[in-house]
Amino acid sequence: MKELIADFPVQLEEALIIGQNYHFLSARKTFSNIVLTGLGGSGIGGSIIQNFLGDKAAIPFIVNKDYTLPAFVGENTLVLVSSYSGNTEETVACLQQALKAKATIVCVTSGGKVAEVARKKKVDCILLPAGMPPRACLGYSIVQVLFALQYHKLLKGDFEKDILASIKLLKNETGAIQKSAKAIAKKLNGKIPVIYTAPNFEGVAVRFRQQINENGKMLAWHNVIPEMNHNELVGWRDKNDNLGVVMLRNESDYSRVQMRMDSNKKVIKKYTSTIIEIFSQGKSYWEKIFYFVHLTDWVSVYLADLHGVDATEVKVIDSLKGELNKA
Ligand SMILES: O=P(O)(O)OC[C@H]1O[C@](O)(CO)[C@@H](O)[C@@H]1O
Repeated sequence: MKELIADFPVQLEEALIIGQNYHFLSARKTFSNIVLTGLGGSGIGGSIIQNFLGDKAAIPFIVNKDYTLPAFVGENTLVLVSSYSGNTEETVACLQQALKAKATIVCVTSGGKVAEVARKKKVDCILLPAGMPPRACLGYSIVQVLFALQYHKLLKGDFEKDILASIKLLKNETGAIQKSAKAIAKKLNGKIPVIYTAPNFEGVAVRFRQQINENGKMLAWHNVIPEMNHNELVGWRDKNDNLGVVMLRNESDYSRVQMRMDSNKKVIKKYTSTIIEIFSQGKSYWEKIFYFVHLTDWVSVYLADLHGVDATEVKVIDSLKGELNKA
């Protein structure tokens, strides 16, 4: 897993080449809505893109992590099917429903049933290099979805320029990122991480939580500010040093969100000795996102080391899939 994380900037470079060389089959049209369907490491890119579009979205962008698509999916929907293996049953079921609904479909996968169905039905399918754990391929999947949105004229601005700047940032900061990830992992070792961030960075907080789960084999939770100021904050009432708070912050966060984070810190400090603030680097949204993703991915594998576990294996998920296959 460490090699794959170390190669993340190279993955982003390769992802740009894959997208630039892909020739879309689907006709451009005016869509009423967009649905990205995908689970875990293949769904989280959708959540991050949903955050990115945020208040700029001209039409609804929905992220679906289930066996069924929303009832509104139809001929005027763009359905983005994201499954690295191409065999995740929930995602395959949604691909079938999208076909039935006559939606425009773009698949992003390395093969499996998704690629097979896409080939048969002659729908767009951007193929990724195979043989890696899906969660290690977030760079590939995010970039291909951005290319699909750009092709269908659903994206403003030059995202490729921002991805190139992100690659440069990650390459320049590699040493510093690993050093600070090690220090953060040491502080979180033996604790339950609690991740807080602003709403437009929730995807990256979820990604961090999922990486702590799958790589570190640990539980963690996340919430966003301001929402958690209306409920969860009240739960900070008893001293609990088993909790380690990580705040993912940006100098560009909305000013009142920044004020809330500073005030929240004062409250939480009374109940746990571990509060870690991480400020993003870079100018564009994508630089900030990829900085956080890369840094927190490193934290998750260092946590695995400290926890004495193999970051790559997910035997419990494999055995669950085995059980479901028998049924
Ligand atoms: O990208 P895929 O192959 O659809 O997998 C989605 C998710 O399912 C898992 O393989 C576990 O079932 C995760 O590791 C992964 O993030």
